[in-house]
Amino acid sequence: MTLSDLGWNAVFEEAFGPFYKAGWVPARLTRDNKITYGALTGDGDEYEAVMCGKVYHDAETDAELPAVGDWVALEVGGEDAEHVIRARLPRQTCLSRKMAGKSTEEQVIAANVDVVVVVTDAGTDFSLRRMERYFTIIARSGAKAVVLVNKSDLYEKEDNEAAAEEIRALNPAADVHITCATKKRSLAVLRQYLTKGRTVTLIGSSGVGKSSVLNQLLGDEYQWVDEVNELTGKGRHTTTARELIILPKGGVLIDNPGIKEVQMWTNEVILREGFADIEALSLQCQFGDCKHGKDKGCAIRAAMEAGELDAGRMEGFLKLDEEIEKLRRSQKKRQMTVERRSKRELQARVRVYEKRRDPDHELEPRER
Ligand SMILES: Nc1nc2c(ncn2[C@@H]2O[C@H](COP(=O)(O)OP(=O)(O)OP(=O)(O)O)[C@@H](O)[C@H]2O)c(=O)[nH]1
Ligand SMILES: [Zn+2]
Repeated sequence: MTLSDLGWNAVFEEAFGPFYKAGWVPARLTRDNKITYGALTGDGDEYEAVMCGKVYHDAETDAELPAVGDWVALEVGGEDAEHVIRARLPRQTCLSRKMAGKSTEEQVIAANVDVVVVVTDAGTDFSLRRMERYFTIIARSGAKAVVLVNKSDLYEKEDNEAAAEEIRALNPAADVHITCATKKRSLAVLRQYLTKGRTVTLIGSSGVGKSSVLNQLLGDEYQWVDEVNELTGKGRHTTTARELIILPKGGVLIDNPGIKEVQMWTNEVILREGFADIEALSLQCQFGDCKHGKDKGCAIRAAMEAGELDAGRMEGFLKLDEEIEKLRRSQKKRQMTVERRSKRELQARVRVYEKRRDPDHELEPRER
C-alpha cells in the first residue's frame, strides 16, 4: 500500500511540507472513537492515535476537529508512548450536515470525499424533493454527485429511464446510472469512480440497496478477512469498526453512522419544508409563544377562518414535531436491528475463523 492508494495527492504533499521536518508522518483517519482515532499510514499500518492539545484548541468549532477521512500529521510513539495527531491538513471536500435548530452548527460526516453516490429507485423511493436535498448537501461538500436508479429489475425500462431523466434535469452535473445491485455486472459503471485513491461514499434511504452495492464492491472474501482481523485484533486494540476501507480493486470507501444520519435528517427537513408556508404565517402571530389554538391575534387561525388555509394541513402542522419524533424513533429502531444483525453475523464469522485456524477442531474427542 502507498499513500496515493489512500488518496494522497500533490496538494496534501505541499501542505505537509513543514511537518516532515518534525519527523511526523502523513496518516488518514479511518475511525473516530471519540477519544482516540484510527490513523492509517502509507505502509498500511493502523495506529490508535490521540489528538494533541493544540489541534483541539485551534479548532474554533467542532467541525474543525479531525474527522474520518481527514489527513493528519501523525507522531508515531515509541514503546509505551502514545501516537499523537499533531495537525490536520486542510480539507479538499467536506461532507457535513447542519444540526437542526442550531443552523450554524455543522457536523462533519466525512472529510475528503471525492464522490457521493446516492442510491434510489424508480418506484417507492423516488422523490425529486429528497434528491434535491441530497444534491444540496453534496454541492456544499464539494464532491461529485453520482446517482444510481437501482432495482432496475423491479420496474419497467421506461420507468427507470424516466426517473433517471428527471434526476438529470434536476442536476445536469450529476452522473445518473440505472443499476441492479443484485447483479454484479450491472455495477461495473461504478468502477470509473473507484480509481486509485479516489474516496467514495454511499447515501440513500433505508432499503434502496446501499449494502448490496457495498458488498458487491468489497467482494465476499475481502469483507470476511477484514472483519475477522478487526475482531481478533492482532495487537490493534480496535474498539470500533473501521469506517474507511481500501477497496480490493482500488478506491477508498467511507461508510459510517453519520451517513445514516444524513438520510434521517433529509427526511426531517422535507417534512418541515412541506409546512414552510404555515411556519411563515406563524411569525405573524401576535405572541411569540402562540399555540395557534384560542390565542389572541393568531395569524394561522385567522388564515383558516378566511378560508386560506386547509384545516387538514393545519392539523398536520400542529403534529409536525410529533411526526418528526416518530420518524426518528422508527429510524433508530431500524438502525438498532441492523446493528444487532451485523453483530450476529460477525460472531458467526469468528466461529468459522476459529475452526479454520484449528483444522482438527471437528476431530477432537468431546470431553464428557
Ligand atoms: N430486486 C432487487 N432487489 C435489490 C436490489 N438491490 C437491493 N435489493 C434488495 O433490497 C433489500 C434491501 O437492500 P439493502 O442493500 O439491504 O438496502 P440498504 O440501502 O443497505 O438498506 P439499509 O441498510 O436499511 O440502509 C435486500 O433484500 C436486497 O437484496 C436490486 O437491484 N434489485
Ligand atoms: Zn398562532
